[in-house]
Amino acid sequence: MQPVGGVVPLRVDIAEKTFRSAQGVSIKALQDLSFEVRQGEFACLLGPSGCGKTTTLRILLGLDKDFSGSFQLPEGGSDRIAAVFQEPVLLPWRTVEQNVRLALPKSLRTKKLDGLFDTLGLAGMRSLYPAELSLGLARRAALARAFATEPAVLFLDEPFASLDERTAERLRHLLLTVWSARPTTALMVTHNLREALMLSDRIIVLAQRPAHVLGMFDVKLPRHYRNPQVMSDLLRSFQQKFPGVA
Ligand SMILES: Nc1ncnc2c1ncn2[C@@H]1O[C@H](COP(=O)(O)OP(=O)(O)OP(=O)(O)O)[C@@H](O)[C@H]1O
Repeated sequence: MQPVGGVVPLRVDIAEKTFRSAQGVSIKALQDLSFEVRQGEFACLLGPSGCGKTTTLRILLGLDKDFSGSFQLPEGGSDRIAAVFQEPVLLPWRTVEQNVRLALPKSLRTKKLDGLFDTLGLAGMRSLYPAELSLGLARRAALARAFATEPAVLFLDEPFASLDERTAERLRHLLLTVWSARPTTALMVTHNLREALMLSDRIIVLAQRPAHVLGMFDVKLPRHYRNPQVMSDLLRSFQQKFPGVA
């Protein structure tokens, strides 16, 4: 399947991001943070808690413009950008289907969503309201909403945090299934190394705050070969390359 997202990679060159409190205290969150995600590639930003991962995503999503440096989204990324957060942020007074359809641009308003809902195991849940969904189903609805928009770039901020491991694992597989059907340039924040090794083409390893890149770990092996034995080999090579990181 031809990757989407144009020929332009996601390119990040953030010189500095500092938070300043009303009391005048400064926290430097990012410094000289530079990396690229190639078109159609799934990359994870892996780093310790509080190092600046969410801050980076907020900048790339255009939610925080107070930083020095620059970034470039993949071709088409400025109008076709989707995000999945830790909390699914569904409108409680709209059904699952309405929540998904509301996110669609005009050109896709009448789009058939049967395939996507089926793949995500939501076929029978389209008319339910968010309050009727389990945590795992609500996350699936958030994935459906993101993929339905056919984004050129997708940002995910720990979308499986605070789920039990079984549900999280099921969702990782579902995410891979929908992503593989239409490989979209994706950047996912996680501090779960196993999750990063399972999902990524490339892991961008960040240092403690202020975040900067310690190094890259490319996982060239196709995802369907990443069985438990291969995963433990990958884990070992990662730990050799980045001792003490995770
Ligand atoms: N609005 C803010 N005002 C002041 N400091 C902030 C603000 N947002 C984040 N920070 C600080 O910036 C640093 C980076 O925060 P960020 O949320 O980006 O980390 P993170 O790597 O995503 O952490 P986690 O993995 O725990 O979610 C932290 O020290 C945080 O306390």
